[in-house]
Amino acid sequence: MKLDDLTGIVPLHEAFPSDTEIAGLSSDSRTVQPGMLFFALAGTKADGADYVADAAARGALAVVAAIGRTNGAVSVPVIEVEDPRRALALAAAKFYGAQPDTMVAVTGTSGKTSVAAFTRQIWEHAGFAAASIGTTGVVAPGRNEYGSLTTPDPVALHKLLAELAGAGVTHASMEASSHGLDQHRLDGVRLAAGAFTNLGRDHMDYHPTVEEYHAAKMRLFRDLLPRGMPAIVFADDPWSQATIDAATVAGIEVLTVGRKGTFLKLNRVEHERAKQRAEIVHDGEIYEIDLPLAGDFQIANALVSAGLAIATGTSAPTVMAALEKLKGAPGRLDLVGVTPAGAPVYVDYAHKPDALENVLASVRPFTTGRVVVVFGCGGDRDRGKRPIMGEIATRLADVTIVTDDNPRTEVPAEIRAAILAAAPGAIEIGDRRKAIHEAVAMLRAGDTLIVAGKGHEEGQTIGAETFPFSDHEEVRAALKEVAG
Ligand SMILES: CC(=O)N[C@H]1[C@@H](OP(=O)(O)OP(=O)(O)OC[C@H]2O[C@@H](n3ccc(=O)[nH]c3=O)[C@H](O)[C@@H]2O)O[C@H](CO)[C@@H](O)[C@@H]1O[C@H](C)C(=O)N[C@@H](C)C(=O)N[C@H](CCC(=O)O)C(=O)O
Ligand SMILES: Nc1ncnc2c1ncn2[C@@H]1O[C@H](COP(=O)(O)OP(=O)(O)OP(=O)(O)O)[C@@H](O)[C@H]1O
Ligand SMILES: N[C@H](CCC[C@H](N)C(=O)O)C(=O)O
Ligand SMILES: [Mg+2]
Repeated sequence: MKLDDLTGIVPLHEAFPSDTEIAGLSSDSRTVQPGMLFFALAGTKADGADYVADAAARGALAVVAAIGRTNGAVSVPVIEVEDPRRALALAAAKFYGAQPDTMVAVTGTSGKTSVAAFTRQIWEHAGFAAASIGTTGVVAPGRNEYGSLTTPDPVALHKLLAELAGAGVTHASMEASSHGLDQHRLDGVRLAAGAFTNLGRDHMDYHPTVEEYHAAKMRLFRDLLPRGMPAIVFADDPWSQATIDAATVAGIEVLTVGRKGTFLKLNRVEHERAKQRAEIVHDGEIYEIDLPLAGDFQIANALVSAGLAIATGTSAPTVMAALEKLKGAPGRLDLVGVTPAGAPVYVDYAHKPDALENVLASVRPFTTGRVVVVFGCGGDRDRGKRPIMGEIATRLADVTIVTDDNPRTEVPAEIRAAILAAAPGAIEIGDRRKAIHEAVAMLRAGDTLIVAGKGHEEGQTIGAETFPFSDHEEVRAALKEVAG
């Protein structure tokens, strides 16, 4: 790509002719190669401006930085822009070029991974080559890769989108995390629709207030989705109205789904253990759907996904038929097995208050005995949620076992103590393996066990090290033990 292909994003600099070739883009000096543009970004831990010399030493062509940021003394030309993060995202979109034709993004505190996965499955059912991108990685025809960030950084994201488009993928759904939105990671994505699931307490270590957290999510409608495009909004959340208002002000076409929804109206739900029957009205037609998933919240996720698919052109009858075939995203109320007495054991990714509340409430209707929960809270993350989750667990479960979940650099016992302070009667078993084994061993007929917090994760991070660990594997091993 030539420098003048970035007109309007990165201004031309007198040091360069407009046909100067750019070898690539990077915001991490450690990955700079000769001829690349280095974007100096101010971050939470470091400031890219401090790594300009490193980038220059590795052959950076020029540095793109915020106005006045680099303070001279730089051996390569500095191109100043208002907002380097946004410039990086738009430049990455230009540099890599192709994107799947129909792209949608979903935001919300909970349900993003599930909605991204369901939307992909609906499109697959309709016969499209479809992909999903998010917390559990990238899934596309012939491709299933574990990911690290929910919303990848712009360079990785646009490289991926170009690869997907090149491989013939026409439809892609992605998660828009609040970090991703706040850091302009998706600013260059050409979106055909957006969606909102719900808002609860999350990432309070990053966003100063819940209003600012909501505002970060609203960037999806305010700044990213072109005017007049559709936003699917789950209508039954306390933050639904504020979301509808924000999207309406931004000139977005708001389509609501849920009991209070008008685009897809949920009339009635009947629960069974592993499935639920829903009556949904769309455009005057009534559809009776057997959703093969447990949990009230999965109805919400299915409706949001169905809304996205219909709003981007898939016919309603095709979408409704696809709902009957949905598979849960890995580690989302995932039934791993049952004990010899018939007690089911689920692995679930609930690691925030609302998610824990939802998952515990949703197994209660089919639990005739006790609801048992094993969970912990991550270290180096929002400390405020610990007692809140302790309270929720002891209120909604009959047996609460507090254990470790990625203590990272914190003292694990202190994290557990913060949960236990609001969890009278809870049992403390720090070692997660032991906690899972003891929980499975105590199950009787009619009980349900939820192992919450890690879902699809495959490691336990203690200090700076991540040890292989899988809730699925531990549950399977424990079930084998009791089967004996
Ligand atoms: C807090 C946060 O979101 N951090 C993300 C952010 O980093 P940052 O900009 O704050 O980076 P920084 O470490 O302060 O460094 C500043 C700049 O100096 C550069 N640098 C640094 C060192 C060096 O030697 N040379 C150099 O150039 C860095 O590359 C960076 O550009 O931008 C980076 C590139 O996009 C991300 O990798 C990084 O994610 C970290 C690893 C992270 O843990 N993020 C989590 C919290 C996150 O984003 N989570 C969300 C939501 C999860 C969910 O709820 O689903 C997600 O989307 O995954
Ligand atoms: N619509 C929903 N409402 C409330 N809770 C939900 C909903 N969907 C999922 N959950 C709960 O949240 C957990 C995470 O779900 P999912 O991975 O789909 O959400 P997410 O928004 O991608 O979360 P994260 O930001 O952690 O990646 C699930 O395991 C379940 O406990
Ligand atoms: N994307 C989230 C995942 C948290 C999962 C939980 N297992 C934990 O470690 O707190 C984060 O990194 O904050
Ligand atoms: Mg996710």
